[in-house]
Amino acid sequence: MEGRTIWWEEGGVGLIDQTLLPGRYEHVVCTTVRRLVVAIQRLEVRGAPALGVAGAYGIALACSMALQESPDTFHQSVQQDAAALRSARPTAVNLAWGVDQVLAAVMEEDNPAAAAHLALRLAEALADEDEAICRLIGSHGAGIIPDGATVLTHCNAGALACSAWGTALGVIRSAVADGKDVSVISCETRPLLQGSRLTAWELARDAIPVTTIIDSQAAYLMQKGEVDLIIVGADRICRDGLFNKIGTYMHAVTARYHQIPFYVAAPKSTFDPSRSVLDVIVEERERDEVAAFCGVRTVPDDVPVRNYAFDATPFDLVSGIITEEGIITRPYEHPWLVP
Ligand SMILES: CSC[C@H]1O[C@H](OP(=O)(O)O)[C@H](O)[C@@H]1O
Repeated sequence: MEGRTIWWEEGGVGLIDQTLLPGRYEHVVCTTVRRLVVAIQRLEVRGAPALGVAGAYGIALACSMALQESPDTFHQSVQQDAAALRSARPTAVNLAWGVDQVLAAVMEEDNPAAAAHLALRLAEALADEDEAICRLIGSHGAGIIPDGATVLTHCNAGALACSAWGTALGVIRSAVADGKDVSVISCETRPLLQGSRLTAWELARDAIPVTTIIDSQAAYLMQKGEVDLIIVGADRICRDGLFNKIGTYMHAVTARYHQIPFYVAAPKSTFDPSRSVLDVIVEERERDEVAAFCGVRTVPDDVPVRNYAFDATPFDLVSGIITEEGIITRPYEHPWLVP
Protein backbone atom coordinates (compact mmCIF):
# COMPACT_ATOMS: atom_id res chain seq x y z
CA MET A 1 0.00 0.00 0.00
CA GLU A 2 1.58 3.21 -1.17
CA GLY A 3 3.05 5.30 1.62
CA ARG A 4 2.70 2.66 4.33
CA THR A 5 5.44 0.61 6.03
CA ILE A 6 3.23 -2.45 6.50
CA TRP A 7 -0.11 -3.36 4.95
CA TRP A 8 -2.54 -6.20 4.10
CA GLU A 9 -2.61 -7.57 0.60
CA GLU A 10 -4.16 -10.61 -1.01
CA GLY A 11 -2.49 -13.56 0.64
CA GLY A 12 -0.82 -11.95 3.57
CA VAL A 13 1.01 -9.10 5.26
CA GLY A 14 3.06 -6.87 2.99
CA LEU A 15 5.97 -4.93 4.39
CA ILE A 16 9.03 -2.98 3.28
CA ASP A 17 12.10 -5.12 3.93
CA GLN A 18 14.12 -2.59 5.94
CA THR A 19 17.21 -4.81 6.09
CA LEU A 20 17.81 -3.98 2.39
CA LEU A 21 17.72 -0.16 2.78
CA PRO A 22 19.20 2.18 1.75
CA GLY A 23 20.51 0.28 -1.26
CA ARG A 24 17.38 -1.61 -2.25
CA TYR A 25 13.71 -0.67 -1.76
CA GLU A 26 11.82 -3.95 -1.88
CA HIS A 27 8.81 -5.40 -0.12
CA VAL A 28 7.95 -8.90 0.99
CA VAL A 29 4.58 -10.59 1.57
CA CYS A 30 4.40 -12.80 4.65
CA THR A 31 1.86 -15.53 3.84
CA THR A 32 2.35 -17.37 7.14
CA VAL A 33 2.59 -16.21 10.73
CA ARG A 34 5.92 -18.00 11.02
CA ARG A 35 7.33 -15.89 8.17
CA LEU A 36 5.99 -12.71 9.81
CA VAL A 37 7.66 -13.72 13.09
CA VAL A 38 10.95 -14.13 11.21
CA ALA A 39 10.46 -10.71 9.58
CA ILE A 40 10.03 -9.18 13.05
CA GLN A 41 13.04 -11.01 14.50
CA ARG A 42 15.24 -10.01 11.51
CA LEU A 43 14.04 -6.39 11.74
CA GLU A 44 12.66 -6.51 8.21
CA VAL A 45 9.81 -4.71 9.99
CA ARG A 46 10.80 -2.84 13.16
CA GLY A 47 10.04 0.14 15.34
CA ALA A 48 7.55 0.08 18.20
CA PRO A 49 4.40 1.41 16.45
CA ALA A 50 5.13 -0.62 13.31
CA LEU A 51 5.48 -3.71 15.52
CA GLY A 52 2.07 -2.95 17.00
CA VAL A 53 0.57 -2.87 13.51
CA ALA A 54 2.50 -6.04 12.60
CA GLY A 55 1.04 -7.78 15.66
CA ALA A 56 -2.47 -6.75 14.68
CA TYR A 57 -2.10 -7.85 11.04
CA GLY A 58 -0.43 -11.01 12.37
CA ILE A 59 -3.66 -11.99 14.10
CA ALA A 60 -5.60 -11.33 10.90
CA LEU A 61 -3.12 -13.61 9.10
CA ALA A 62 -3.45 -16.25 11.82
CA CYS A 63 -7.24 -16.19 11.39
CA SER A 64 -6.93 -16.45 7.62
CA MET A 65 -4.68 -19.48 7.99
CA ALA A 66 -6.86 -21.08 10.71
CA LEU A 67 -9.92 -20.85 8.42
CA GLN A 68 -8.27 -23.55 6.30
CA GLU A 69 -8.35 -25.92 9.30
CA SER A 70 -11.23 -27.42 11.30
CA PRO A 71 -13.58 -24.86 12.90
CA ASP A 72 -13.09 -26.75 16.15
CA THR A 73 -9.42 -25.74 16.33
CA PHE A 74 -9.81 -22.18 14.98
CA HIS A 75 -9.43 -20.27 18.25
CA GLN A 76 -6.72 -22.57 19.57
CA SER A 77 -4.67 -22.11 16.37
CA VAL A 78 -5.03 -18.33 16.53
CA GLN A 79 -3.99 -18.29 20.19
CA GLN A 80 -0.88 -20.34 19.40
CA ASP A 81 0.07 -17.93 16.63
CA ALA A 82 -0.61 -15.00 18.94
CA ALA A 83 1.89 -16.40 21.45
CA ALA A 84 4.54 -16.74 18.73
CA LEU A 85 3.96 -13.15 17.59
CA ARG A 86 4.03 -11.71 21.13
CA SER A 87 7.37 -13.39 21.90
CA ALA A 88 9.09 -12.46 18.63
CA ARG A 89 10.74 -9.43 20.33
CA PRO A 90 10.34 -8.77 24.08
CA THR A 91 11.10 -5.09 24.74
CA ALA A 92 8.78 -2.93 22.65
CA VAL A 93 5.39 -3.08 24.38
CA ASN A 94 3.53 -2.24 21.16
CA LEU A 95 3.98 -5.70 19.63
CA ALA A 96 2.05 -7.44 22.43
CA TRP A 97 -0.39 -4.51 22.53
CA GLY A 98 -1.21 -4.87 18.82
CA VAL A 99 -1.64 -8.63 19.12
CA ASP A 100 -3.88 -8.31 22.18
CA GLN A 101 -6.08 -5.57 20.69
CA VAL A 102 -7.21 -7.87 17.87
CA LEU A 103 -6.96 -11.22 19.64
CA ALA A 104 -9.42 -10.15 22.35
CA ALA A 105 -12.10 -9.42 19.73
CA VAL A 106 -11.40 -12.63 17.81
CA MET A 107 -11.80 -14.74 20.94
CA GLU A 108 -15.24 -13.19 21.52
CA GLU A 109 -16.49 -14.14 18.02
CA ASP A 110 -17.61 -17.78 17.77
CA ASN A 111 -17.98 -17.82 13.99
CA PRO A 112 -14.49 -18.32 12.44
CA ALA A 113 -15.27 -16.52 9.18
CA ALA A 114 -16.76 -13.58 11.06
CA ALA A 115 -13.77 -13.56 13.41
CA ALA A 116 -11.35 -13.45 10.47
CA HIS A 117 -13.24 -10.56 8.88
CA LEU A 118 -13.32 -8.70 12.21
CA ALA A 119 -9.58 -9.24 12.76
CA LEU A 120 -8.68 -7.71 9.41
CA ARG A 121 -11.04 -4.79 9.92
CA LEU A 122 -9.53 -4.06 13.35
CA ALA A 123 -5.96 -4.37 12.07
CA GLU A 124 -6.68 -1.96 9.21
CA ALA A 125 -8.24 0.48 11.66
CA LEU A 126 -5.23 0.21 13.98
CA ALA A 127 -2.87 0.92 11.07
CA ASP A 128 -4.90 3.96 10.02
CA GLU A 129 -5.09 5.17 13.62
CA ASP A 130 -1.32 4.82 14.00
CA GLU A 131 -0.68 7.20 11.10
CA ALA A 132 -3.23 9.67 12.46
CA ILE A 133 -1.62 9.50 15.91
CA CYS A 134 1.83 10.10 14.45
CA ARG A 135 0.56 13.23 12.73
CA LEU A 136 -0.95 14.43 16.02
CA ILE A 137 2.37 13.79 17.78
CA GLY A 138 4.02 15.81 15.05
CA SER A 139 1.65 18.73 15.41
CA HIS A 140 1.96 18.78 19.21
CA GLY A 141 5.75 18.58 19.03
CA ALA A 142 6.58 20.94 16.17
CA GLY A 143 6.53 23.94 18.51
CA ILE A 144 9.57 22.73 20.49
CA ILE A 145 11.79 23.02 17.41
CA PRO A 146 13.01 26.61 16.88
CA ASP A 147 13.38 27.88 13.30
CA GLY A 148 16.96 27.23 12.18
CA ALA A 149 17.52 24.48 14.78
CA THR A 150 19.82 21.49 14.48
CA VAL A 151 18.14 18.41 15.93
CA LEU A 152 20.00 15.24 16.82
CA THR A 153 18.17 11.93 16.66
CA HIS A 154 19.15 8.32 17.32
CA CYS A 155 18.07 5.14 15.55
CA ASN A 156 14.96 5.44 13.38
CA ALA A 157 11.68 6.74 14.76
CA GLY A 158 10.37 7.70 11.36
CA ALA A 159 7.74 6.49 8.94
CA LEU A 160 9.60 3.16 8.73
CA ALA A 161 9.09 2.64 12.47
CA CYS A 162 5.35 3.33 12.21
CA SER A 163 2.46 2.98 9.81
CA ALA A 164 3.63 6.25 8.24
CA TRP A 165 4.92 9.78 9.10
CA GLY A 166 6.86 8.70 12.23
CA THR A 167 7.14 9.82 15.84
CA ALA A 168 10.44 11.64 16.38
CA LEU A 169 10.83 12.23 12.64
CA GLY A 170 7.13 13.07 12.53
CA VAL A 171 7.80 16.00 14.85
CA ILE A 172 10.62 17.13 12.55
CA ARG A 173 8.42 16.71 9.45
CA SER A 174 5.66 18.78 11.11
CA ALA A 175 8.11 21.56 12.01
CA VAL A 176 9.35 21.64 8.41
CA ALA A 177 5.75 21.62 7.15
CA ASP A 178 5.17 24.66 9.40
CA GLY A 179 7.85 26.44 7.39
CA LYS A 180 10.76 26.07 9.77
CA ASP A 181 14.33 25.55 8.61
CA VAL A 182 15.46 22.36 10.41
CA SER A 183 18.70 20.40 10.04
CA VAL A 184 19.06 16.91 11.44
CA ILE A 185 22.02 14.96 12.75
CA SER A 186 21.30 11.23 12.57
CA CYS A 187 23.46 8.97 14.71
CA GLU A 188 24.26 5.86 12.69
CA THR A 189 23.16 3.65 15.63
CA ARG A 190 25.46 0.67 15.78
CA PRO A 191 25.26 -2.24 15.30
CA LEU A 192 22.28 -2.38 12.88
CA LEU A 193 22.65 1.20 11.64
CA GLN A 194 18.99 2.26 11.69
CA GLY A 195 20.14 5.88 11.89
CA SER A 196 22.33 5.87 8.81
CA ARG A 197 20.44 3.28 6.75
CA LEU A 198 16.88 4.37 7.56
CA THR A 199 16.67 7.84 9.14
CA ALA A 200 19.14 9.42 6.71
CA TRP A 201 17.35 7.68 3.83
CA GLU A 202 13.92 8.93 4.96
CA LEU A 203 15.03 12.53 5.49
CA ALA A 204 17.07 12.70 2.28
CA ARG A 205 13.98 11.56 0.36
CA ASP A 206 12.04 14.39 2.02
CA ALA A 207 14.82 16.89 1.17
CA ILE A 208 15.29 17.61 4.89
CA PRO A 209 18.99 18.41 5.50
CA VAL A 210 20.54 15.47 7.34
CA THR A 211 24.10 14.60 8.36
CA THR A 212 25.06 11.17 9.63
CA ILE A 213 27.66 10.72 12.36
CA ILE A 214 29.09 7.81 14.26
CA ASP A 215 27.39 7.45 17.65
CA SER A 216 30.53 8.35 19.61
CA GLN A 217 30.77 11.75 17.88
CA ALA A 218 27.46 12.99 19.32
CA ALA A 219 28.97 14.17 22.62
CA TYR A 220 31.66 16.18 20.82
CA LEU A 221 29.07 18.00 18.69
CA MET A 222 27.04 18.74 21.81
CA GLN A 223 30.19 20.06 23.52
CA LYS A 224 30.87 22.27 20.46
CA GLY A 225 27.35 23.74 20.69
CA GLU A 226 26.25 22.23 17.37
CA VAL A 227 23.13 20.47 18.74
CA ASP A 228 20.10 22.57 19.71
CA LEU A 229 17.89 19.72 20.90
CA ILE A 230 17.46 15.96 20.76
CA ILE A 231 14.34 14.02 19.80
CA VAL A 232 14.14 10.23 19.91
CA GLY A 233 11.44 7.56 19.85
CA ALA A 234 10.59 4.98 22.51
CA ASP A 235 9.83 1.30 22.71
CA ARG A 236 8.29 1.09 26.17
CA ILE A 237 7.55 3.92 28.61
CA CYS A 238 7.36 2.48 32.13
CA ARG A 239 6.28 4.24 35.31
CA ASP A 240 9.86 5.22 36.18
CA GLY A 241 11.68 5.54 32.86
CA LEU A 242 11.68 4.56 29.21
CA PHE A 243 13.34 2.12 26.85
CA ASN A 244 14.71 3.11 23.51
CA LYS A 245 17.50 2.00 21.21
CA ILE A 246 20.84 1.31 22.90
CA GLY A 247 22.78 4.56 23.08
CA THR A 248 19.76 6.70 24.00
CA TYR A 249 20.76 6.84 27.67
CA MET A 250 24.28 7.94 26.66
CA HIS A 251 22.81 10.85 24.67
CA ALA A 252 20.42 11.79 27.49
CA VAL A 253 23.22 12.00 30.05
CA THR A 254 25.41 14.06 27.71
CA ALA A 255 22.48 16.34 26.84
CA ARG A 256 21.83 17.00 30.52
CA TYR A 257 25.53 17.84 31.07
CA HIS A 258 25.40 20.34 28.18
CA GLN A 259 21.89 21.60 29.10
CA ILE A 260 20.41 20.54 25.75
CA PRO A 261 16.64 19.75 25.68
CA PHE A 262 16.01 15.99 25.33
CA TYR A 263 12.56 14.96 24.08
CA VAL A 264 10.91 11.62 23.47
CA ALA A 265 8.08 11.20 20.96
CA ALA A 266 5.72 8.25 21.44
CA PRO A 267 2.05 7.27 21.26
CA LYS A 268 -0.05 6.21 24.25
CA SER A 269 0.23 2.59 23.05
CA THR A 270 3.93 2.69 24.05
CA PHE A 271 3.09 3.47 27.68
CA ASP A 272 3.27 0.60 30.19
CA PRO A 273 2.48 1.89 33.71
CA SER A 274 2.23 -1.67 35.03
CA ARG A 275 6.02 -2.03 34.98
CA SER A 276 9.17 -0.47 36.35
CA VAL A 277 12.11 -0.46 33.96
CA LEU A 278 13.58 -3.11 36.27
CA ASP A 279 10.76 -5.50 35.29
CA VAL A 280 11.40 -5.38 31.54
CA ILE A 281 13.30 -7.97 29.50
CA VAL A 282 15.92 -6.09 27.50
CA GLU A 283 16.46 -7.85 24.19
CA GLU A 284 19.99 -9.19 23.72
CA ARG A 285 20.71 -9.99 20.10
CA GLU A 286 23.15 -12.33 18.40
CA ARG A 287 26.92 -11.95 18.61
CA ASP A 288 27.64 -11.46 14.92
CA GLU A 289 25.72 -8.18 14.78
CA VAL A 290 28.64 -6.76 16.82
CA ALA A 291 31.48 -9.19 16.04
CA ALA A 292 31.36 -8.83 12.26
CA PHE A 293 30.87 -5.95 9.83
CA CYS A 294 29.82 -6.57 6.22
CA GLY A 295 30.93 -10.15 6.63
CA VAL A 296 34.36 -9.27 8.02
CA ARG A 297 35.22 -10.53 11.53
CA THR A 298 35.93 -7.53 13.79
CA VAL A 299 36.16 -9.28 17.19
CA PRO A 300 38.48 -12.24 17.95
CA ASP A 301 36.45 -15.44 18.15
CA ASP A 302 37.44 -16.08 21.78
CA VAL A 303 36.42 -12.60 22.95
CA PRO A 304 32.89 -12.29 24.42
CA VAL A 305 30.42 -9.70 23.10
CA ARG A 306 27.42 -7.98 24.74
CA ASN A 307 24.64 -6.85 22.36
CA TYR A 308 21.75 -5.22 24.23
CA ALA A 309 19.26 -3.72 21.73
CA PHE A 310 17.83 -1.15 24.18
CA ASP A 311 18.68 0.84 27.27
CA ALA A 312 16.61 2.63 29.91
CA THR A 313 16.57 6.41 30.39
CA PRO A 314 15.18 7.82 33.67
CA PHE A 315 12.53 10.52 33.41
CA ASP A 316 14.72 13.10 35.20
CA LEU A 317 16.85 13.26 32.02
CA VAL A 318 13.81 13.83 29.78
CA SER A 319 12.53 17.36 29.03
CA GLY A 320 9.18 16.08 27.80
CA ILE A 321 7.33 13.17 26.21
CA ILE A 322 5.49 14.28 23.05
CA THR A 323 2.26 12.35 22.59
CA GLU A 324 -0.93 12.53 20.51
CA GLU A 325 -2.56 14.41 23.42
CA GLY A 326 0.23 16.91 24.08
CA ILE A 327 3.63 17.09 25.80
CA ILE A 328 4.04 15.36 29.17
CA THR A 329 6.54 17.26 31.33
CA ARG A 330 5.68 15.68 34.70
CA PRO A 331 5.53 11.95 33.84
CA TYR A 332 5.57 10.71 37.44
CA GLU A 333 2.23 12.47 38.01
CA HIS A 334 0.64 11.75 34.61
CA PRO A 335 -2.48 9.50 34.61
CA TRP A 336 -1.04 7.39 31.77
CA LEU A 337 1.80 6.37 34.09
CA VAL A 338 0.03 5.89 37.39
CA PRO A 339 -0.38 2.08 37.75
C1 LIG B 1 9.00 4.98 16.76
S1 LIG B 1 9.66 3.85 17.87
C2 LIG B 1 11.11 3.37 17.07
C3 LIG B 1 12.08 2.73 18.01
O1 LIG B 1 12.24 1.35 17.69
C4 LIG B 1 13.61 1.14 17.39
O2 LIG B 1 14.07 -0.11 17.76
P1 LIG B 1 14.24 -1.26 16.64
O3 LIG B 1 14.83 -0.60 15.41
O4 LIG B 1 15.17 -2.25 17.30
O5 LIG B 1 12.85 -1.79 16.42
C5 LIG B 1 14.31 2.21 18.16
O6 LIG B 1 14.39 1.92 19.53
C6 LIG B 1 13.42 3.38 17.87
O7 LIG B 1 13.57 4.48 18.70
